[in-house]
Amino acid sequence: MRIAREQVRVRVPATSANLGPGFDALGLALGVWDEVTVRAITGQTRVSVEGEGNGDVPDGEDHLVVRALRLGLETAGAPQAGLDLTCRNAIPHGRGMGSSAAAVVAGLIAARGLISDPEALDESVLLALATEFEGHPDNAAPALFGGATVAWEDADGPHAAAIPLAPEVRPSVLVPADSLATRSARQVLPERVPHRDAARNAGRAALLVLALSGRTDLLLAATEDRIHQGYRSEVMPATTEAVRALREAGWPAVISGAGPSVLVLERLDRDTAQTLSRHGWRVLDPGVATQGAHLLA
Ligand SMILES: Nc1ncnc2c1ncn2[C@@H]1O[C@H](COP(=O)(O)OP(=O)(O)O)[C@@H](O)[C@H]1O
Ligand SMILES: N[C@@H](CCOP(=O)(O)O)C(=O)O
Repeated sequence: MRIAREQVRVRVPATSANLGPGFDALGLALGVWDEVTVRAITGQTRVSVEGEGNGDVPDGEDHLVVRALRLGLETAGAPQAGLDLTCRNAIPHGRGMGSSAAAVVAGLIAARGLISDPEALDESVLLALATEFEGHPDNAAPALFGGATVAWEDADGPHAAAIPLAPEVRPSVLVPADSLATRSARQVLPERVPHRDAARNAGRAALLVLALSGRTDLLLAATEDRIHQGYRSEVMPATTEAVRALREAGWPAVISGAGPSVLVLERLDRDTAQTLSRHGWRVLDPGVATQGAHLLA
């Protein structure tokens, strides 16, 4: 295996994971994109960042895109090289919109684009590597494949399948000013949950697949969760209150990923959006990214 191209450009979408009851399984790609240009060079690795993360993320070998890219090259049996990265980031960090999965997937797709035999990093290898980085497959799957996905793991590794998405499913995302690391929002989760809550979630997750693919009248009932959102309320009280108030008003609102953003699986009306903006939320109408991460010409 050799490095066959000197430069590649990658685009990768934001993702919202869980969608309420589908903890670590369901995910949706959103039309907010990071773009990374990678050049293989002879000197030391350097990274420049425009937009989200500028000044906050490492600018050398520790950068997440670089680490993922190196794992991709290593897995493919390709030689390592110095790397010159230019990142144009639109996905907010630490908000539950899958920025870390996007960075990992960007690095892996860049590695695939650079090498002489891209099939060494086929879809299942990419999903396995991205899941290894993230610890769960629910952001990695829609970041790689676009649209809505259900992901699961077995002895062969992670797998993903597309959920056909009804056109009425038009997400709104409320992004708060403050961030919260996914690691912190996972630390508050219990080791065990009551059987009745697990059973209720299983039913709701199954219902949600139906709702997303056409029975949109069921979205509110189908987005109820008992196994992660309640436990997370202590670390994101404003998010919890926004989800509660929106659901009471009939909107299918959930915590986006590990929070603290809120995902609503319907387009908010203008009055509701304006009220939320006045309360400090950045209200996005990103649309669904039907295409996953890809190389640009
Ligand atoms: N584009 C990126 N480039 C480099 N590092 C990134 C990038 N996106 C995310 N990260 C790293 O991942 C962290 C956020 O990941 P995480 O806590 O999982 O939140 P989320 O994925 O929900 O945004 C950032 O603080 C940063 O360290
Ligand atoms: N299933 C994970 C999803 C984390 O998504 P992120 O976008 O917040 O990284 C969880 O709920 O912890």
